[in-house]
Amino acid sequence: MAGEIEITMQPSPVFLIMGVCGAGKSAVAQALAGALNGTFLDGDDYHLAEHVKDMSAGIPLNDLVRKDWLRRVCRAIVAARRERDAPVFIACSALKKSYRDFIRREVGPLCVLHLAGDPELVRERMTGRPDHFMPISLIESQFRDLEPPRAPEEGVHVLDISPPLESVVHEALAISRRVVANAGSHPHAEDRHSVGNTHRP
Ligand SMILES: Nc1ncnc2c1ncn2[C@@H]1O[C@H](COP(=O)(O)OP(=O)(O)OP(=O)(O)O)[C@@H](O)[C@H]1O
Ligand SMILES: O=C(O)[C@H](O)[C@@H](O)[C@H](O)[C@H](O)CO
Repeated sequence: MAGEIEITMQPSPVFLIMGVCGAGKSAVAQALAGALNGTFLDGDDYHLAEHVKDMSAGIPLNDLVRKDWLRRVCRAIVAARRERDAPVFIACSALKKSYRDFIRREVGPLCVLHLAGDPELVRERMTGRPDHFMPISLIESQFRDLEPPRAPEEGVHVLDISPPLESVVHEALAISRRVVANAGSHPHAEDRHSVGNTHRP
């Protein structure tokens, strides 16, 4: 019936914690999800075994492989939001702008937290976690591929990773809390033929 209003709540926000290997994406995303009762997803869980094998052998992923991987990552984000109405924190390198735009097309707007540091620091951090599949030899190609997000790209925040993890998380938390509060306070009212709350990815 014309004139009825459907209140469509904003879907819960998606935080893309991005950056090169060893920048601290998993550690930060996990801490944020824990503090904000969100869902933590690790992009590394969606690589095919053969590509993990390639990376372990020092072979960087190409655009085609990454596109396929990002498709799986996006499916996981959509599924997580369906399962639980809570912010999603995805740790995912998303090095190029086209990769981030692909994710936006699939899941909607993102709050991007770029964990930024220099290759020397990243090397140091990676040396401190020897059991990970990603070899130090791939740092160079990660920086080569990195297109740091900057205006006019939307929803971008850059965090310096040189302070201790607690400080980086503290700063990321302040940003995330604002985004979560903002998302919760802006329901859309749309002209629809039914009344109800819809939570849609
Ligand atoms: N700010 C920090 N200060 C000190 N150590 C940190 C900091 N951030 C992360 N680390 C440590 O650095 C290492 C790399 O972090 P983490 O595995 O979270 O990075 P990542 O970006 O998820 O890496 P990858 O994408 O390669 O899986 C870990 O041992 C982590 O505990
Ligand atoms: O985009 C890429 O090149 C890869 O996905 C890597 O960045 C890994 O996922 C990861 O960061 C492992 O260290």
